[in-house]
Amino acid sequence: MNAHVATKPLTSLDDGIAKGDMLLKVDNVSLSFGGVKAITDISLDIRKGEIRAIIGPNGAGKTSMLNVINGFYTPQQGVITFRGKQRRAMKPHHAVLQGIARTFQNVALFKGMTTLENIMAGRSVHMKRNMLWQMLWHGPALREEIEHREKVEEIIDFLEIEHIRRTPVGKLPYGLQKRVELGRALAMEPSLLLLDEPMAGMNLEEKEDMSRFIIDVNQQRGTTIALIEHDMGVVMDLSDRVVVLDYGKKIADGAPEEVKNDQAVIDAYLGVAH
Ligand SMILES: Nc1ncnc2c1ncn2[C@@H]1O[C@H](COP(=O)(O)OP(=O)(O)OP(=O)(O)O)[C@@H](O)[C@H]1O
Repeated sequence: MNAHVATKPLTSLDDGIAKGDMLLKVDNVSLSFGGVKAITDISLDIRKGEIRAIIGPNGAGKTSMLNVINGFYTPQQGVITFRGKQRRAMKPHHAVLQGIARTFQNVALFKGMTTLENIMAGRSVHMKRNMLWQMLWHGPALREEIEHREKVEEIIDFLEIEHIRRTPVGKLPYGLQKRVELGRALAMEPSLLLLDEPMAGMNLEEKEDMSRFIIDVNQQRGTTIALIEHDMGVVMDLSDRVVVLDYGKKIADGAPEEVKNDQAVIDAYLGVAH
């Protein structure tokens, strides 16, 4: 624990939604790229406070679904309801402002910037003042800067990455880059955190660490999490509910145990012909 940081309770955006109630709903969404149907008529929901996994074989439509949820893609059909507001199209930065943050399959950090700077960049969404204002009103600007720094220090502390705070992230091993990316997403204080293959390319120990952080984020901050993951052991351990996609369609949805024993899911993973 950093002695110079005032310890504050970890927080996530207060979205006014009670635990277990609907946070996000996807209704009859379809998305195509030319002739390729990435998603066909999928409906699913994400409840406040849960860890929701989206799984399926390669090309099933998982990343496309995350991209629809965070506004990166606009589906040709269907609507998304987040915190009670319905929409089809939305810009990704509006998603961030409304409390949706995400990490990417291939780490998307500023490689030449340090860990600290990358996580600080995640705070920009909460910065109220522009540069001119900061130059004119040094005192209040400094107070705001200190508040943001405290949040960032709290995240660094939480993710146990003090030792790499000044290291340019491009020089870090992949597992630590993934952790910094999680830190940047947490700095946005999202109510819904989307993680695209958070364990990809990690060894067993790194996976165990990441699993622990994901559970802690969920339990201590109350952050709702939707994740895509290929490691079935991790999915079964972490998730409250699992939705399974195959060839752009939803083939199963339920508790990990139910989904694991579902014949359609077993067939999809074994590559049984359609
Ligand atoms: N930008 C795009 N342009 C064209 N086709 C795309 C695009 N994005 C996805 N697709 C296609 O849509 C389908 C679903 O892809 P998607 O990446 O969502 O699957 P996925 O389940 O995330 O796969 P993986 O596990 O391999 O990452 C695939 O056939 C893919 O080739």
